[in-house]
Amino acid sequence: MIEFDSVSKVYPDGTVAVDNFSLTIPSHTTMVLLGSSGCGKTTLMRMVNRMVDPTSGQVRIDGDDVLSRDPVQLRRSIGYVLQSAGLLPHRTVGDNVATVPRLRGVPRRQALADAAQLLERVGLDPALAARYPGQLSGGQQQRVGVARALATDPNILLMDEPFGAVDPIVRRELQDELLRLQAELGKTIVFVTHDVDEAFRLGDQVAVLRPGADIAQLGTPAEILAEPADQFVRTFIGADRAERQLSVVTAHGRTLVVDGDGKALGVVT
Ligand SMILES: Nc1ncnc2c1ncn2[C@@H]1O[C@H](COP(=O)(O)OP(=O)(O)OP(=O)(O)O)[C@@H](O)[C@H]1O
Repeated sequence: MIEFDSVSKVYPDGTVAVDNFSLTIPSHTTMVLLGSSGCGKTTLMRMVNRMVDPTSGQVRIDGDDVLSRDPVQLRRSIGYVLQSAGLLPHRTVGDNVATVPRLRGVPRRQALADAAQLLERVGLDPALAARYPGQLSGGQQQRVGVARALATDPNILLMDEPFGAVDPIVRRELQDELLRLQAELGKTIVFVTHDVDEAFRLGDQVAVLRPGADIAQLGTPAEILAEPADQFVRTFIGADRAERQLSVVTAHGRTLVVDGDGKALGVVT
C-alpha cells in the first residue's frame, strides 16, 4: 500500500507543484493519476521513490515513511518506466534489463538468463537481447523499459507516461500487454497519463487532478463516467462529447450502439 498523507512540494523557485495531497493506493491495484501538463503528476510519482522529497507531509509504503529509507536502495526496489524508455544506448538490450540485478550482486550469466525470460514475458523475442536499443522500434523499446522495471521483481511499478511516444496502434498493444501482465503479476502500479481513454482502460481507480495535484475526483472509471464530480471533470473526460454519449437503437433486427451523432459503433451481442 502506498499512502500520501497531506503531502506538499514547493520547489526552490517557489513553484507549488503539490499542495496538501492525500491518497491511498491499495496493494495489487493500478492507480492512474490523470491530469493535464504541469498539474504535478510526475512530482507525486517521484516522491514515492525519493527522486523528489516532500516539503511537508508523508509518503508511506506499507506503513513506513519513505524518508526512513535509503534513497538508492529504495529506487532499486521500485520499478520505474519513463516515456523515453531511458535505455542506455551503448549497452545491449540484455545488459539494459540486467543492470539493476547486476548492481544488486546477481552474477552476469544469471542476470542475462533472467533478462531473456523477462523479454519473453513482455512479449519480445529473447533474441533481441543481443541488439542495442537503437536497433529496436519505439514500441519494442518501451517493452524493454517495462522488462527492465520488472527485473528486480518489485512490488511497486511507477509508470510516467510510458506509452506517450508511440503511435496509437502500438500504444493500444502496450496497454493490452500491461493489462495481461498485471493480471499475472498483481503489482501495485502508479500510472501517470494525460490520456483519458488510457486512464479508463488501465486504472482500477483514477484520480483526476487539477493544477497543484488537487484531486477533482477519485473513483473507478465507471464511477467517474457515470457521475462526473463537476464541470471540470465533465470537460476533462469529454463527458459532453458525442463519442461518450452512447445509446442503443434497433436496426435490421439487431441492437446497435450509436454515439451522440447517431454514428453506429458496434453491435450488442
Ligand atoms: N525542479 C523543478 N523546479 C521548479 N519547478 C518545477 C520543477 N519540477 C517541476 N516543476 C513545476 O512543478 C509543476 C508540476 O510539475 P510536474 O512535472 O510534476 O507536472 P506533470 O503533471 O507531471 O506535468 P507533465 O505532464 O508536463 O510532465 C509545474 O509547474 C512544473 O513547472
